[in-house]
Amino acid sequence: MILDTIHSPADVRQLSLSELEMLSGEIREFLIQSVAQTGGHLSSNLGAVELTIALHRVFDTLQDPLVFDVGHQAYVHKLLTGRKDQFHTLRQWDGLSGFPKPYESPHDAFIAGHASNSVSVALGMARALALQGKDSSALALIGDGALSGGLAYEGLSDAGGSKLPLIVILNDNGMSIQPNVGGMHRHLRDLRCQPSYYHFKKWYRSLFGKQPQRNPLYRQIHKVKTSLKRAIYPKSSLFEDMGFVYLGPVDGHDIQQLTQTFDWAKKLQCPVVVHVKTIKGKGYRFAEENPGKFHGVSPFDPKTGVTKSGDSFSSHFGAELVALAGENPKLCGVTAAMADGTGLSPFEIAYPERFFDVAIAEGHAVAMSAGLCKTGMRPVFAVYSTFLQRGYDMLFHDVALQSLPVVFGIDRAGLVGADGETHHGCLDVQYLCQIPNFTVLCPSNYAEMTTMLHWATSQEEGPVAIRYPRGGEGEFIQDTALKTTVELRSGADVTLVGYGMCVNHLLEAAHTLETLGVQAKVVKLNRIAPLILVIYKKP
Ligand SMILES: Cc1ncc(C[n+]2csc(CCOP(=O)(O)OP(=O)(O)O)c2C)c(N)n1
Ligand SMILES: CC(=O)[C@@H](O)[C@H](O)COP(=O)(O)O
Ligand SMILES: [Mg+2]
Repeated sequence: MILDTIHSPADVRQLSLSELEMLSGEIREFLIQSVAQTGGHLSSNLGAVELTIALHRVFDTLQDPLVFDVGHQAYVHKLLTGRKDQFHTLRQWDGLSGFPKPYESPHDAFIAGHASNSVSVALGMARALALQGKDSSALALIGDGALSGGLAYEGLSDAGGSKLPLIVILNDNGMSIQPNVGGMHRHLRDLRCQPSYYHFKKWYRSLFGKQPQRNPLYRQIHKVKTSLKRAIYPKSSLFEDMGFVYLGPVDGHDIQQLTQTFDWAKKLQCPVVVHVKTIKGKGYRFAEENPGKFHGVSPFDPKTGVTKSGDSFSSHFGAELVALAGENPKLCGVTAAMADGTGLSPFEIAYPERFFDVAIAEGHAVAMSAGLCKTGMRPVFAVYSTFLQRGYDMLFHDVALQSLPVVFGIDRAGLVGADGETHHGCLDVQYLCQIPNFTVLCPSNYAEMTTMLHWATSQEEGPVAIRYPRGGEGEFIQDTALKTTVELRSGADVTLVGYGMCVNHLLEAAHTLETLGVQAKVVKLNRIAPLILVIYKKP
């Protein structure tokens, strides 16, 4: 196998085009078999095989920092940078991370996990490299989904005027986790339709040798061509308007074309956007047919594509929201590109006119929900705890200061497991409980979550967040939700206090303590903000 001979990108650069095409096939087969065992982000990586190979042919990622956006598509990069033998440990404790980690390899320029920051980070790197007198390029690899986040536009706007050798590689597969949405998505679709212009541009540049921009005649003709283009075809790409040279669309599964375009982008020594078209899930039938299912997939049977799936807090939340929306015509469901993960997909089917997928734009989702609420609707924004961090100021400014009764389903609260530290929902307790007027509820099981959701969507007092973890409920399934705090067990020696799924551990601990002769009281908090609780009374 060629893949077995690849220990670093230098090995990739030794291969002929036909060998690289064979390598692409081997990488795909390896990823399918390996992710089938461990679970992981399959579709995006299958789509980025040729793209990653071509990047490593043209750039040296030890000198030219490659910043991944989200980073879920870095598996091929990991394979080409000497980490193949660790793939069986993917996403496990002490194993290979599912995201770029500089501690794993000097080829991983930066951490990633949350979307839309790559252009900003790469621009910072380009500025640092320029200040240090280095002539490397900084690279940002961003998907069309991640491009929907507002932070990406702040980065592009700053970078477009920088004149620095910053290359934004836009991996456009038309998909976020589900099909991409929004105005930028439509703009990209229009750009996608004009490959003939790209081919003309490539041809006419080739007439002036390897570095056409150094040729005064080329520069003169280029000015005339640009004015003509503007006159005949006034619609330019947003990227050109922002100050980038736009190259594309390029076939993202054609190594030769990708290599030539990256070479060209490198020589330009200015801000460039390379627009690459790829197919999410490419080369694995089940993933091409259902890229969303194989976006972040649990272990599966590679022959049939069948995964195991159980019920979860998310699926119960979604089902309950559908039921509530049947009774309450004001209720709206809001997601930031996570309809499947948060269990809101059935809501989209049942009430499409009251369902809003705003793309990867959590801050916008919070402010937009505030607008919905102020104007008489009852929005429920279901969002992963870690991603709501992006909307912190809007929680305070747009929702809490006016005590708007927006409801937040805080999914993936607590540790999430395989995705690791970028995705743990460890901060929402701190950041929600300090916002004035916020009520924060912590169900320990599905029944409590249902009761809390009913209450939250029917009250008018202010914002309510209901936080629940990834996965399903534990042994404690009693519904105590209507009380603020509940004594689950009495005991005079020690008091154990907790909330959410943690009460299962507290009850277990109390039981163990009893066998040691210690009587433990267990107090469960259903509401952690505002917190009015008397645990200790003076005799
Ligand atoms: C701030 C933030 N919100 C949501 C997510 C969840 N998420 C991870 S990947 C993804 C879709 C990204 O789409 P795209 O960038 O086009 O990459 P593709 O998967 O299509 O390769 C989403 C919504 C995230 N990582 N970060
Ligand atoms: C890369 C990313 O941010 C998402 O794909 C995330 O990994 C989904 O997590 P769940 O598997 O918990 O839905
Ligand atoms: Mg995409």
